[in-house]
Amino acid sequence: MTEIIDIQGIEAYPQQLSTVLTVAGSDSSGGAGIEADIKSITANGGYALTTITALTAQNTYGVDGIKYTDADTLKTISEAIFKDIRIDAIKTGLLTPDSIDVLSTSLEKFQIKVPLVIDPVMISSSGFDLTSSDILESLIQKLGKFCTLLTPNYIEAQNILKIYGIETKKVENYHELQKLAKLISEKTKISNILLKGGHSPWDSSYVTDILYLGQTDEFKVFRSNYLTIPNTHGTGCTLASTIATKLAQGYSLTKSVQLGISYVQNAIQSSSKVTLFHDENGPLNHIYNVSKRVKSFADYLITHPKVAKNWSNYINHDFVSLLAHDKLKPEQFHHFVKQDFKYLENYARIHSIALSKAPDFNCIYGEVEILNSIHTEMNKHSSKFDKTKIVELSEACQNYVDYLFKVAATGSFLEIQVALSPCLFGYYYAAIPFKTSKTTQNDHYIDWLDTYTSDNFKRAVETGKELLDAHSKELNSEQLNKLVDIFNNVCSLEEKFWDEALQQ
Ligand SMILES: Nc1ncnc2c1ncn2[C@@H]1O[C@H](COP(=O)(O)OP(=O)(O)OP(=O)(O)O)[C@@H](O)[C@H]1O
Ligand SMILES: Cc1ncc(CO)c(N)n1
Repeated sequence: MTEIIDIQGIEAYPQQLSTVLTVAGSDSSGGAGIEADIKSITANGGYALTTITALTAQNTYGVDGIKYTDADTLKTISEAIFKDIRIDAIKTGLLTPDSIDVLSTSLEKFQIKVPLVIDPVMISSSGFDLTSSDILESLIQKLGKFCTLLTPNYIEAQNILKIYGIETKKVENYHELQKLAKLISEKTKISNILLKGGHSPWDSSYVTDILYLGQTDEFKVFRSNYLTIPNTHGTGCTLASTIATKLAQGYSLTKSVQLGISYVQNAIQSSSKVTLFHDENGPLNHIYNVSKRVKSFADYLITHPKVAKNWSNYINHDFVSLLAHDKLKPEQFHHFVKQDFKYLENYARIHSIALSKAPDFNCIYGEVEILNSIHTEMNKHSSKFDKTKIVELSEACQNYVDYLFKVAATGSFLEIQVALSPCLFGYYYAAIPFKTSKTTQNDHYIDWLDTYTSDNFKRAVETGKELLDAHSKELNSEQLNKLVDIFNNVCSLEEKFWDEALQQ
């Protein structure tokens, strides 16, 4: 028997990929080195190429063995890459004398003038020496002139300065770190230095990363919360690769560093245990942002563990199945429609507040379209009850509207959109199961179901999802949590709105 299976629904569009070459060692445990680099470059939307300088037998306890790639193999790899593939940025990690020679020769020979991020890897997070001071010296000498950014941690910074006969005393605050960063820049002649504070000894609540920009003699101090999660194996590799990817994509150095730090923080925050026996030095979750991209942000919210229960109670509410099967009492529907009419009036007001905070004209125009469709929906409702009688807001309606106004008063454009979205998405999801299975003969009920299962409404839901996607890029975990809470609260208010109708 032969079965032909059609593959349908190609949803991907061609994208411009920026290429990033990583010259680094492999970490068999997948958390650091080449493995971390490929994951970080990929998760940040780049195309990763590799030159593997060494194979390490490594896990979260440490490095058990190491085998270096020989010079001939490195040369062949380098030629194969540079004579064929466009390289937009380069990142280096664990380097050997041979790999330093081959890379510097290739950069000269192929006239490569792209951003180069050098992570001067010396020891792994678990303390194993991966590189000697001699190699560090040769790296600075031979690759320094190509280097866009050098990213030492505090210990590597001390070792770099030792090369120049400078002993550093223990730093007590970030001003002293700034001095160190500038000194490294002066001594190495590498203009830009990112002195990483993952291991800053003086502060347990903050991580301070210092970017020194030699050309303008400027400092950018990035401060983030110190995360007590022990999964930080490979943070340095992850950060340098992400910065290289962002540079390849055309971001400024400062912005690339900011995005890199934010990516590392989120990857730590979203990590989980993969080891068998202990909790220390585990890997990051490099793909936390990949799943977000595949799913829409709306689906992220809907399926979030905090939200799932309220969302399910809302969209599976009895109100809709009773309506679809003609078991909803007229007074229940009547109460609902009157209150929903009042709700929509306020819903329009909240959209107008969103409009006033819209970040660009597209959003302003989008809001105008939404306001128009709310008007159409209100007209439909008004044919179903006597509009001449004054309607007071019921308790459920008032609570819901109060909450929306509260979010709108101080919230960002995105926060307001998130607060407004359960109403849009939920009615579609709630009504769609009854599109074809409804048994009601009641014209009002049929009209109600038709409205929320129509192609028009489906398109509005899709547009709403796209709008959330467009405005939810690069959120930190605090912002994300806030949005999840808002979405969750509104799902619960929606549920109560229908509860109240059924109590009539
Ligand atoms: N516990 C943490 N909390 C918050 N951010 C962290 C933490 N650990 C590391 N980071 C972030 O990761 C970046 C790089 O980490 P770190 O300074 O440890 O680099 P590294 O020592 O080169 O890394 P590696 O552990 O891979 O050798 C830091 O600058 C910081 O932004
Ligand atoms: C292969 C390799 N490169 C870099 C690091 C630094 O974390 C590591 N642990 N392993």
